[in-house]
Amino acid sequence: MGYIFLVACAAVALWIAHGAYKIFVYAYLSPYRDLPTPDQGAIWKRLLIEPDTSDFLRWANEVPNDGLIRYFGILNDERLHVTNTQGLAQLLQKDAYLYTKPSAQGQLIRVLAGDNLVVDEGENHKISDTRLQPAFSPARKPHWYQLFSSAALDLVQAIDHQNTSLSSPTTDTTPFNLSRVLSQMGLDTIGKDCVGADFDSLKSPKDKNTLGYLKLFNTSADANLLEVIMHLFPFWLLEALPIKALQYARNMTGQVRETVQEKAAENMAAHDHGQEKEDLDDKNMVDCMRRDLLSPAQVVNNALTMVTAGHEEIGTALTWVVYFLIHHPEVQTRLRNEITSAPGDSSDWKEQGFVEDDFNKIPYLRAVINESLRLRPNVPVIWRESTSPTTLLETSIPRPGAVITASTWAMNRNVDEWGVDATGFNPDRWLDDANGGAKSAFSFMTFGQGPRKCIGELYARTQMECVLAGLVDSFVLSSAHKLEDIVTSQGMITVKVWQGLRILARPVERTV
Ligand code: HEM
Repeated sequence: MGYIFLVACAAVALWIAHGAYKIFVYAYLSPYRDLPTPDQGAIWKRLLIEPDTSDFLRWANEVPNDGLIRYFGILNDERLHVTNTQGLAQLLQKDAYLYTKPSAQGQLIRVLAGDNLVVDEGENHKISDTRLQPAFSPARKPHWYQLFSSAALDLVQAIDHQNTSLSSPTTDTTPFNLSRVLSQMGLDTIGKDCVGADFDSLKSPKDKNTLGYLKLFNTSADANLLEVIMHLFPFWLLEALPIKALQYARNMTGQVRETVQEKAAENMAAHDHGQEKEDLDDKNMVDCMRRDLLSPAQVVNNALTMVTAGHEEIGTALTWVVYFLIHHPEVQTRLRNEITSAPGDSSDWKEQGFVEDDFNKIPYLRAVINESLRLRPNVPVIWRESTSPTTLLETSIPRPGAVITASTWAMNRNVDEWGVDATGFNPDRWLDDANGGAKSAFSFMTFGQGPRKCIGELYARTQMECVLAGLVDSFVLSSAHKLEDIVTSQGMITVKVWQGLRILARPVERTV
């Protein structure tokens, strides 16, 4: 007993000594001590608070630097932060495979989807990427326009239904949580496109399986805490502890995983029996993956990853576009006018569906989407960890394990890249210039860059076009909150409207 007590005391003493060294001494001995370092205030702040997007933006503007600064994250963890496009090009493109995603980043993703493209590294990543790319090929666009037009119609009908069933006698609309409805629509759509499964969550929103799954992605204090905990502790320890939120995440994902697994198995069995679908329009993502070169587990894990990203990212990104439209009613009116007066048949979309050419005639729609994606990148920070000694922007990184961050939020608002109105919402900047007037491809960071750039960008943009056109063509959107009460929630992984965006959708009156 006495011996165990002594060992425990020694372990605690060592832990305290290590903590004290890390807090009071290490900063002065670190190989990065000569890099510009922002003033982060009192020591307790560095221990308890993870810097967020507003800190990165302030530092980029206020701390003189040559593209790299050093700062301290929660528990005084030392990090390097890239602030210019040259640094981003080196980190994410030229030397992309010298870095991995920090293991903490991958933990939550593994809980939700197992090993998959997001957490594959090095050669494994290159191989998986090539095998999954066909599922996101531009050749699938005609099929996507059909699928997303019908998603837009389902959404409009769900909102109409909500308005007529819930509205009070004095008003013709009822406030509803748009973020929730958009995630339901996103889940139904990606379910169909990925594995041919209809989750039907828009029409049956009370189904326990999908409801619980969708709730996993809501903003809440618990979810934010879980993100921080997962960042701090090794996964094996978290697995061993009865952490409720983690068990809930695993259970709820398990139910959606079963559907994905079952449908993927049906697809694979049909393929094994020579029933390969001839027509590209009939193929779903799983049919398009190079299944002959992927194990069944890889197919299922990646399909589940696409289902997760496909509903969560799109729901969040579309929520932000509507957020800007309710803050800028003049932009909303102009967008509606441009949609209704566009030459061609886009006004028939409810019968015919949208085709790509409809959107070539509404450049303002793409401009609004781009501007919203610029100012509210879903993923506010990109995280990497060095794997071997290297050099970044002439700074030597002598050891593996250096954590490096890049803020998509700050780069997308960088005055040197975007001009003096960098923080303002100005869709017009995209009308004359496909790059929005920015100087470099690395100025727009919403989908990342380099070989790990978002594989779903085209899918996301195509769906956003159809759904936004359908929504704005059908409803005048306004906020159910006071505008100043809408809160931006910044987790370590995503930026969302806290508790979802509650809006009013008044049907557009048309004079015949
Ligand atoms: C507006 C919507 C979206 C945004 C803003 C977004 C953003 C991002 C970003 C910033 C990354 C790079 C992260 C990094 O470098 O660490 C990424 C990667 C990824 N995204 Fe998206 N995404 C969106 C939609 C989607 C969709 C719809 C899918 C799938 C259906 C998807 C699947 C993925 C996957 C699998 C990766 C990992 C790629 C790799 O590591 O090679 N995303 N996304």
